Amino acid sequence: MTQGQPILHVESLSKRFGGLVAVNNVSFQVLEHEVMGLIGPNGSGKSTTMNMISGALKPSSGAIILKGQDLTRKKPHEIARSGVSRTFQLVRILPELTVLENVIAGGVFGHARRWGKEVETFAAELLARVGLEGQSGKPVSALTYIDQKRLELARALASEPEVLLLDEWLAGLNPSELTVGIDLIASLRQEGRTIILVEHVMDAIRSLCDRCLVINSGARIAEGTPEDVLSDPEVIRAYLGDG
Ligand SMILES: Nc1ncnc2c1ncn2[C@@H]1O[C@H](COP(=O)(O)OP(=O)(O)OP(=O)(O)O)[C@@H](O)[C@H]1O
Repeated sequence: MTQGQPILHVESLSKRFGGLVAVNNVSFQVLEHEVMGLIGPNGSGKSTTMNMISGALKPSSGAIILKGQDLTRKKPHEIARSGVSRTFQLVRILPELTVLENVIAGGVFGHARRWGKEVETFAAELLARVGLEGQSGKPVSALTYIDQKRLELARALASEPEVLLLDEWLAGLNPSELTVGIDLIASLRQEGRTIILVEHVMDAIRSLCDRCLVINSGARIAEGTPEDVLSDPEVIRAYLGDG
């Protein structure tokens, strides 16, 4: 799908933990309908950046603007309402609710705020969309790992986000599940969703991202197509280490 206007502006974002600068003056924009990869070696500041965008962490300085709304000092539920939803590196679903109820929760508390029968129908459609048809009434404990990941994705989609944050959504999948997972994210891209993808799986980055921002030690070191950034000597050095 053709990419649109900038929808999310991240401006001079920094996060300090005591003496450690985890994210150092990082700026970028995300265009409507694009999948932007946020990549970099372990400990480079990717999760910290995602946590600031979703409100789990307060930035030390800088700004996060979604369609003209300043999200910088907002709480996580306010940011979700404003149109940012996410999945977590370690799946977080509500264990006491059924599969369907988990997705309904995403719809009721999310950006679109649907209610009643409407949210139920919508949640059931999303379950089918992510490959969980027929599993609605199950307790979440009955789901396999990949199905828990599908559920978390359905819940994030239920809020009808303007921007979807996928934080290592593919982590922990076996090779055949990985193919299924990449196809599922590819289908979201096809629909024109706007996504920030934090990912270590290079095949996924290559096939899914329209553009990548590379950070190392908290600072931006490259930006461009996956092909360009992954052949950039500075990026290769960052991934492989100085040795
Ligand atoms: N709550 C915290 N308190 C102190 N230091 C932290 C905290 N969270 C992250 N850090 C540090 O900030 C730096 C960036 O961490 P972050 O988790 O953002 O990296 P990452 O790129 O997501 O890594 P990975 O790919 O391993 O998930 C690391 O040095 C990490 O140890």
